[in-house]
Amino acid sequence: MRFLTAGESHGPQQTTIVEGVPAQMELLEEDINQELARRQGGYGRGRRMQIEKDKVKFLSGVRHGKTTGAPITMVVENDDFKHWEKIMGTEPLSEEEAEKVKRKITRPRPGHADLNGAIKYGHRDMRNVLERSSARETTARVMAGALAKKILKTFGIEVGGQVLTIGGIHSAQTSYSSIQELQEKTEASPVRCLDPEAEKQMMEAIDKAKADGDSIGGVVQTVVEGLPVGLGSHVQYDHKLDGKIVGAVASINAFKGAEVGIGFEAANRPGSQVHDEIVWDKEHGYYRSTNNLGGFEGGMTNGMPVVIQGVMKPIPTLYKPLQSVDIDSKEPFKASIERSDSCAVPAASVVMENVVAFEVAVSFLDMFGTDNVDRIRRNFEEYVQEAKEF
Ligand SMILES: Cc1cc2nc3c(=O)[nH]c(=O)nc-3n(C[C@H](O)[C@H](O)[C@H](O)COP(=O)(O)O)c2cc1C
Ligand SMILES: C=C(O[C@@H]1CC(C(=O)O)=C[C@@H](OP(=O)(O)O)[C@H]1O)C(=O)O
Repeated sequence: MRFLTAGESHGPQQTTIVEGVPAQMELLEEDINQELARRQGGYGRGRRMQIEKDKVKFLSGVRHGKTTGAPITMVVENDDFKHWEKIMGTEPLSEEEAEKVKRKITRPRPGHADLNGAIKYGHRDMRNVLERSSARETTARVMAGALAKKILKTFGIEVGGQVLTIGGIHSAQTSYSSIQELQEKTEASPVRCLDPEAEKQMMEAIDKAKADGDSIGGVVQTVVEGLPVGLGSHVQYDHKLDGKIVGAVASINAFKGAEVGIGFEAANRPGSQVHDEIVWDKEHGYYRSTNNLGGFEGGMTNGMPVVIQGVMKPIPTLYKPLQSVDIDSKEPFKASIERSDSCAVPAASVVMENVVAFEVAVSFLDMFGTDNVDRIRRNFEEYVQEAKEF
């Protein structure tokens, strides 16, 4: 299974094409819309989210509520496009018209893609970079992820997530009794955090950052439960699922890294306090008494929950201006600002769940087949039994 996204932030729509989705799977637009709505929420977002009401439209690959096996095309309209039709037009403009409508950008924001993209592609108007580097694209990635979540759910695999820190404030309550509890409690929290005291402080920190014209980042966690042993493979570097997940997470806008299980903390402990001991019983088969390694050994799942943390830097567009250089005049200036989010960590935690879900679903289908849901189920169930008795 693979996907491509296309679309500009203020263009007409976001488009995602996913190829390799098994046939005969029940799929409704509502399955995708639920994830899109989750991504739009979260405390700290700017005015753009009041304009957009992200709803998917299926354009191919789904018929009467079921997948056909053909590529699935999904689109979400950008409601903001109506304010940008001229600026984002595709027809050529005279120089005079261009001056009037283009809202040319010549002042790069430190921390955004503006300057690097402009130099690389030769754009004197950095809007040509901004439009595609914008995290509006995460709408398209969430469409693919929501489809992946649906595939995983069909086989009893659940994905959840929580915010661990925002602006240096740590959640002191990160454990939960079931993934359903994690899903329900984080859904009820404006910052997707399990700790009510930390939630309050995080919201205050977001308010303060906004009042100061600043922005803040944080750390988010994604968990996947119900996985079989052996997704991914040790036999080739690019089959290692933990590596693919870390790469995918680091590709989310503003994400600067990802860790698996206890991650960087493993450097501080002796091996005896890192590696998860192996046990077996008739009911569960093989499992581990701890899960420090976050469900991975040798690039393969070991049957324990997959646990990944991702770190998001503070948002680059600041109302408190940072020093930069105008690419036309070469004069220094202090950036003047358009609207922006002051913290998108809660929204980004939803994006990360979906990005992880996609990588896991690809490995799942690689292992059990991609054509037909019922055949995949037979392969999966037979293998789960085999692994238990192994
Ligand atoms: C959900 C989400 C919302 C974001 N909102 C903004 C925003 O409003 N303003 C901004 O400058 N950056 C925002 N970003 C971050 C930028 O898109 C990102 O920093 C930029 O594309 C440069 O890429 P890099 O930070 O990965 O190097 C957001 C990121 C995410 C995941
Ligand atoms: C549109 C979304 O996020 C956007 C991501 C973003 C950026 O620079 O990454 C900048 C802002 O866009 P605008 O300049 O239109 O206000 C955010 O609103 C979205 O998440 O759907």
